Amino acid sequence: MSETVRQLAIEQQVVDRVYARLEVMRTQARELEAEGRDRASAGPSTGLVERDAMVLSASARLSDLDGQEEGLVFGRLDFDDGDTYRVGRLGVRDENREPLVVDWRAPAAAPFYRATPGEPLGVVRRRIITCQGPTVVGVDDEVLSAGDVDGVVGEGALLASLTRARGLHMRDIVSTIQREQDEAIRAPAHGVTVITGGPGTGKTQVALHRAAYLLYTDRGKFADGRVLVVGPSTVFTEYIGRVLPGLGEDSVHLRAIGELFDGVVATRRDRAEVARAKGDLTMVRVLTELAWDTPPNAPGRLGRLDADDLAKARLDVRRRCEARGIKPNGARAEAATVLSELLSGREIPAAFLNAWWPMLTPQDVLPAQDGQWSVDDVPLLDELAEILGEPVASTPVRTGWQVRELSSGPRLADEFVLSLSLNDGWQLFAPGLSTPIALSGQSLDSGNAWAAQRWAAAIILREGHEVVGWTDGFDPYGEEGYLPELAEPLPVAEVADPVEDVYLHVILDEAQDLSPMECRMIARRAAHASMTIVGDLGQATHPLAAGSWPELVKQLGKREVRMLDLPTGYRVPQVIADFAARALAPGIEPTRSFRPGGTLTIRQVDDLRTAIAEERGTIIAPDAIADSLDAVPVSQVKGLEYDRVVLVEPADIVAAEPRGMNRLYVALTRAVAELVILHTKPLPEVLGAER
Ligand SMILES: Nc1ncnc2c1ncn2[C@@H]1O[C@H](COP(=O)(O)OP(=O)(O)OP(=O)(O)O)[C@@H](O)[C@H]1O
Repeated sequence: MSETVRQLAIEQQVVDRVYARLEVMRTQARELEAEGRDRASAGPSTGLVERDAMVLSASARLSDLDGQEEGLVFGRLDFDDGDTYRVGRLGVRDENREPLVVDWRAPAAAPFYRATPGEPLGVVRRRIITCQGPTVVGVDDEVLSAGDVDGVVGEGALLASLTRARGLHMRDIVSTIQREQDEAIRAPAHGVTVITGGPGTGKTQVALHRAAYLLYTDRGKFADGRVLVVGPSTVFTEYIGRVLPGLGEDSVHLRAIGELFDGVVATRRDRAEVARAKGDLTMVRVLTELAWDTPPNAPGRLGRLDADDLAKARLDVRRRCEARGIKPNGARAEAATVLSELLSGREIPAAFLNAWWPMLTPQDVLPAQDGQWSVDDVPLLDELAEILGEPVASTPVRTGWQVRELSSGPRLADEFVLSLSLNDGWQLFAPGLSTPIALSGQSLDSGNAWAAQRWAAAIILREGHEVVGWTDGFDPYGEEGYLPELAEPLPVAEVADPVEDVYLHVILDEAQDLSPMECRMIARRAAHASMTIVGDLGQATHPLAAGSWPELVKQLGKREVRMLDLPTGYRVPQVIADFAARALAPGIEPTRSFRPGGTLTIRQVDDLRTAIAEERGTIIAPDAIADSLDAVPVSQVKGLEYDRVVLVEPADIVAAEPRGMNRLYVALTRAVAELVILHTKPLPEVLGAER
């Protein structure tokens, strides 16, 4: 038996034990679930004890991971003191609570990523175990000490991982995380961590693994969607979306920037000059004006007040409200007061107020153009929500007599009360309402209280309460009435928790591209959050992108920063990276590439369409011609990668926007193996220049 086969068999034994243990945990979880249900139906729930809950959730996650072809166990560490343990996607213990597998996020697993021959941290051998489902298919060892270790096999696991076939989605790198990546993943949660690095240095991978790590280290704090990951586009979030479930994490919110405002999903970007205008902070002022402006279709006359008078009145309402911090959607009462003052105390009809001072949504103020909001509109909608304030429930339209009766303020019933009105017969009030929920009219004899109580009890029963007796009391207007005694006390109305987008950690990918308005939108969601900011200034394409990290961090409303840099590229082969670096903005260090091989071909052609027809791979073209060439628009490829890239007409990419050169740099750094450049026009000068 060869050494490799022997070692594979040893690891297979361990993996088999892990899967067997998993089955036991799953059975336990099913039993616990059933027990939990029994307890709940037997009476007041005592809740599951913490251990039970843990088994349940671990089992649920294990079921998720079952489908993972990469396997649960991927590493092994042998220490100089003879200790050995396995590292995996989740921690699993045997029946005696001894660890079978250590969770990759646990402190004990850190040496798996940190140990080097120079600083072995007590590790004599690191082994990477490759599984397909429950089957071990490969082992790969690295010896970290001078001492003799038995059974060393295999080649560089990182290289193997980099050259493995890729699908449409990003795959996690949990078994081959590199030391500096690990340091970024495990950086403390508090404060702001900025992780920089050139294209393909693993920034996105680090961001996603960091989300999983934070949840592991402080699930109590971050669980239930308290971690938000923001990516540049829906294409991108779809591309990376599978990594987190693969790591056992599903409670992280993953959103494209165009999806941050509830109810709108925007994918289209505006042209650079429009994006520049919409991304600028002066928009706050513009939107404030719009929010207070006369709404379209507002009536132009009220009694003797004409359009001019109404416009002045509107300004007056705004002035008074702004002085007291009242937002437009909370200003209707003030509007009624101002108009009433102008009309010598006259009551302002609700119908007029509804039309003249309607409750506005951001979408009312900023309607979609051509039926579609752009990504650049989203921060504006979000800003408008802030400016307009929550809509205040509009007062229902009341009849004349009710308005008179309520002019000293609506009187609300505290509880159910049955009273007699000369006009309406018996009337039944309900808690919290100013008008009766039922009127008997002449159907009940006004002198027959007993019949009235039976009538009222039937209605109250429909409302979900049983009447067991009646006592004397008063209705909301101080008239004498009868109060029902209910079988159980009335439930206290629960104030619904406002669902707020408040996060405790926000991770921003491709953060170099955020405009000041986008920063404000994120800052609102991150007011109480620590942050991880990930990006590369060399790939900044937004016309208003910040020029430095401290500047961006300031725009996000934060100050202290922990800076970490990832120096090594794992995507782009050196030959392509060197060529791409010609388009790199001055002052930014090119990335050193770890990936071997790669080819670069540049071809001047007569006709793009014919040339493309002869190519295979992913065609990336300037936005203006992408559709006609059936190509991916260059504005959509940020963060993505493809094996073979055919890049079309670089000169047009550069010319299309103010930061066209950065856009070109992004496009040049997408290829994992081959880059072909096709052009009919002369190449941009920097690309042609020999260096
Ligand atoms: N430690 C690693 N082991 C294996 N593969 C890795 C490792 N680090 C990065 N990679 C691979 O390198 C590629 C680039 O990673 P990623 O997309 O995270 O880089 P990035 O810095 O976000 O790039 P960009 O700036 O272009 O968005 C991916 O295919 C990723 O899986």
